[in-house]
Amino acid sequence: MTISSSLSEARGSGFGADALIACDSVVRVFRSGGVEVQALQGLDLLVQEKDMLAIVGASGSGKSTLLGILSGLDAPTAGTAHLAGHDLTTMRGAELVRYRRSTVGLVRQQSSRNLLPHLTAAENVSLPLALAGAGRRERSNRSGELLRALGLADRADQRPAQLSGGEQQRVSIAVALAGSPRVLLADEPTGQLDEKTSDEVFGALRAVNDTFGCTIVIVTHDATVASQVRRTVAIRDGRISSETLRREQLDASGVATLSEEEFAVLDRVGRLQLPSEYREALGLNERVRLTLESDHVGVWPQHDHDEPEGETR
Ligand SMILES: Nc1ncnc2c1ncn2[C@@H]1O[C@H](COP(=O)(O)OP(=O)(O)OP(=O)(O)O)[C@@H](O)[C@H]1O
Repeated sequence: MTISSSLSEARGSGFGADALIACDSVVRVFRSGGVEVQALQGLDLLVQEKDMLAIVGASGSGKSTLLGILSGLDAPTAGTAHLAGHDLTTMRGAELVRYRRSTVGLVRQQSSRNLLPHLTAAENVSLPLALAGAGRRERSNRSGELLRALGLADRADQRPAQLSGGEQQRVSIAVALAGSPRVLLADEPTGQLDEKTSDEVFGALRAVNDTFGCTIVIVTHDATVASQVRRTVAIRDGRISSETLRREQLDASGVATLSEEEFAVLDRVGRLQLPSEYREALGLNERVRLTLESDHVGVWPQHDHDEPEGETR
């Protein structure tokens, strides 16, 4: 078996062709005061239309950097990134303005950065539509529809200070959706909320995903978010390291239960990151032996005179 493979051979030209978001070996390097930080180190990520996923990771792992690139506020240093057909490495000028206005919607952690304090909920939702040139009737219909979908029909005339934290974040979601974006990006949307209110905001995001079919990407520190979304992607050292998928299964009597399973992520050229506890437990360092079995691949520590059990070479 040939372990090494040519990088260019392994990277076909159709990577992510059917995905709404395709990040291919994205690198983002920051340089400040003569110091270089590699915030993203060859990140691959595919997101399909109507998906709802969370990106989790420790502080400094690169989550906000990725969100900055997807929202068009920043661009990769190397690699390629596409969202809804827009090339995020080259987009400039009018295309960038249109992209940020109508292809993506952004919800930030502090609702004070999402909402204008002197406007009512309905006026806040109408504002991006007014800036895009929508007429009064269209603005009123759209803001009414969004506030109803987010369970805020009776709060339309309240100003942010008159709303609870969870209600403010739901209005923020409505504002971000006003321009009917293909993708809603949320940066720690529940970071300042208690658990019960967070559940309420996640419920609102799921409703938006179901009702409008809007693709949603949530960035968060909170690893418990896995119980709120179908797909959770963990980022470590600027790369995707694992994914947790949550599925509904029916038992023999037809009762639905939720199960979660964590997967290691195989990147485009076949690399995968072994969890540090596995490496430490078996002394897997620097070189390992691989064996191809009928239904799995074995990974063995390199001991100079040892052969993997049951194997001859
Ligand atoms: N503008 C910048 N200039 C220099 N370094 C930066 C800049 N932005 C991010 N970094 C560095 O890049 C790395 C990744 O940062 P990033 O903010 O993306 O991580 P994060 O996972 O979002 O962290 P947090 O959860 O704390 O927000 C960190 O080491 C950070 O210090």
